[in-house]
Amino acid sequence: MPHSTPPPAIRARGLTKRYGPRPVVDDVSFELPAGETLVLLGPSGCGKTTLLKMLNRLVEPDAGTVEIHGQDARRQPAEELRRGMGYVIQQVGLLPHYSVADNVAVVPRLLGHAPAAIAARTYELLTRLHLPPAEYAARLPHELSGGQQQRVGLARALAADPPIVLLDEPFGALDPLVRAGIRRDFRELPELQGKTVVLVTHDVTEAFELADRIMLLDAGRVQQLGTPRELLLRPANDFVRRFFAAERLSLQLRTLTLAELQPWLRGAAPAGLTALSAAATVQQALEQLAATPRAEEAAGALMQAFHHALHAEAQ
Ligand SMILES: Nc1ncnc2c1ncn2[C@@H]1O[C@H](COP(=O)(O)OP(=O)(O)OP(=O)(O)O)[C@@H](O)[C@H]1O
Repeated sequence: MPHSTPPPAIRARGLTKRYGPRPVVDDVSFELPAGETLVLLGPSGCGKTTLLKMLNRLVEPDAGTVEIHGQDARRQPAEELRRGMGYVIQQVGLLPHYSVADNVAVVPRLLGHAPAAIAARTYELLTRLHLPPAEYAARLPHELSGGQQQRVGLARALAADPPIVLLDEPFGALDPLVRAGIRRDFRELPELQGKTVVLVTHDVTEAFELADRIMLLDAGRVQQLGTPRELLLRPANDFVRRFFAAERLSLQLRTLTLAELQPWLRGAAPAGLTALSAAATVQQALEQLAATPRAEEAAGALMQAFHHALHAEAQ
């Protein structure tokens, strides 16, 4: 039986916004299938936040359209549209006189969810985000650290189980260690599985860890839209190449998998490598190899295969 493919979760066409003579977002189009994570990446002031806010109509475009699950975003009242999209703003934006639990419950209450269901969901989310409710539910935002406030912001965005989640620098203003920890929790959060996510960051490592696809912007224009691997291995222009130059090797190590090195590892499989999962990245393999006997020899063979793979990819 023929059946039509569902529309993408988000479709943006020709989005443009001006605050002065020059557009800060300039003719941006993309389609994001349901369940994918798109990261908006680029230098400060390149228009990431403005683009994100046009998706939930916190900013109205000067030109272009947004469709959410096939529906023109302008046809719905903005408030209604926003309730269907979780949103974490850059400055967290918790209500200062509401407890942690009440902050998390804001949207489900607006939507008229049953109090018992709201309480259960709040409890579950806080627990998962390492904020044990017995200790944290009754606290006020100023009684939390910056990282804890960001976790509450994330719980609030997910509380009503929206199919789309928009996140603006959700791990910003944290030191790198805390940031990496929150990011790990975030990636593994069951509440996020299957959701369509648009995330703004200027952190290249973060983008590579979280994105299915990355949109790299400069001065409001899309420089390249593709998988992390495409941006890294097939940069569309000099801007893209330069943007990743400083971190190229570490990004390549994180991006290539052992499975992809197989043609070059054959016949010379270093000791210990066979025990590693084929899905592991070269970076993960190197970390695990460090603890094995003959680690140096194994790492050498692995790096050789890695360079061959990169060379072949670039051909
Ligand atoms: N309401 C506004 N009025 C005037 N100019 C604005 C407004 N909002 C944003 N801009 C300007 O538009 C440009 C893009 O801003 P935007 O916040 O979208 O960039 P960004 O890439 O998210 O930056 P950052 O990474 O620093 O948060 C900047 O030059 C900014 O100064």
